[in-house]
Amino acid sequence: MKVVVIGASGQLGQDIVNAKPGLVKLVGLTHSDIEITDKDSVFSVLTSLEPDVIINTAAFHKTDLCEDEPEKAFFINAVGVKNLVEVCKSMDSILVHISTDYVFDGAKITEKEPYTEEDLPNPINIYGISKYAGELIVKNYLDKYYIVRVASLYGKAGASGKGGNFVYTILKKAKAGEPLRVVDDIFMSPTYTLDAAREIWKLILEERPFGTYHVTNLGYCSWYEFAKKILEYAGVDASIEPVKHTEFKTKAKRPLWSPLKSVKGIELRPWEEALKEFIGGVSTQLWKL
Ligand SMILES: NC(=O)C1=CN([C@@H]2O[C@H](COP(=O)(O)OP(=O)(O)OC[C@H]3O[C@@H](n4cnc5c(N)ncnc54)[C@H](OP(=O)(O)O)[C@@H]3O)[C@@H](O)[C@H]2O)C=CC1
Ligand SMILES: Cc1cn([C@H]2C[C@H](O)[C@@H](COP(=O)(O)OP(=O)(O)O[C@H]3O[C@@H](C)C(=O)[C@@H](O)[C@H]3O)O2)c(=O)[nH]c1=O
Repeated sequence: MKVVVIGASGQLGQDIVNAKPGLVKLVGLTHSDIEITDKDSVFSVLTSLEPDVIINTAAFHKTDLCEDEPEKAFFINAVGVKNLVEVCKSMDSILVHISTDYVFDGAKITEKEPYTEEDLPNPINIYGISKYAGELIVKNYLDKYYIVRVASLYGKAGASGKGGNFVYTILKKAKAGEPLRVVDDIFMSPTYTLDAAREIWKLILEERPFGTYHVTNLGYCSWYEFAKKILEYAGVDASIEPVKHTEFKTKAKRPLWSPLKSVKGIELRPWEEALKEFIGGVSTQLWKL
């Protein structure tokens, strides 16, 4: 089986490459190899490779910046995806497209139940809206696809498009002695990219039915609880002030509740276990942060 990973030098892309199963022939493409918003680039690069499966991790996902640059958000997160859909159709390839918990509006906070694949998206910021547009293009134009919703990712590489990840940001701030103020009224499912990557390979190799899947570590917490655990596992002694989202002003509105779970048999280990292993694995390089 030949698989192409788009965004191979990104945070999730690197772990998809690292978790590659033995029998798979993998070609990793970086942004300098392919521009997904350019149809000619998409067709010339991908038709020459003729992959059975294309995994798209590329996105414009600086949540606040997307509010100021909606054209760019839609160009990459929707038009770029349309180009990939067209090339997949032309080669009869499977598209694995990475999406986000931010397609939901957070209204399920009243039930305190995670969102499942059966819940209807209703995004409330430009990033989420553009990602949902990408999902709809995949779902409504293509038959052979997996839409994989992940959330609050952290991995060794850090997100190139976001300038790191929340884990590194918190540790950096703590080590620099900066005051830490973190929202305690926004809840999500923090997810380790290596765990998500392994599950993505399983979906493909086990030939699970095409469709949408939620792939996150088990459980959920507030960003404040997440930050507390990050410091605890890293052995960093710093205090954090819990604040309400109304006191931590951001350009983009965030869903106050976006924990995910799967009703399609996907179950990853609990987020605390994954975080502990991640921090243990990168602890030797933490001093460089
Ligand atoms: N990070 C997170 O917390 C979350 C991310 N997601 C989704 O997961 C996916 C992966 O995120 P993550 O790995 O963290 O992100 P990264 O920014 O680390 O990876 C994305 C990669 O895609 C490349 N890329 C960006 N734009 C283009 C383009 N137009 N054409 C080709 N390549 C491009 C980037 O290259 P370069 O940097 O050189 O431009 C980068 O290597 C995204 O789809 C995102 O929406 C979902 C939930 C949470
Ligand atoms: C850095 C920081 C953030 N926060 C808050 C702001 C926000 O509500 C939350 C996380 O902030 P970030 O800017 O790291 O992440 P944000 O852009 O909100 O995160 C999202 O990224 C996109 C790509 C996704 O798809 C989502 O799954 C999600 O992970 O924590 C604090 O309260 N204190 C802080 O010091």
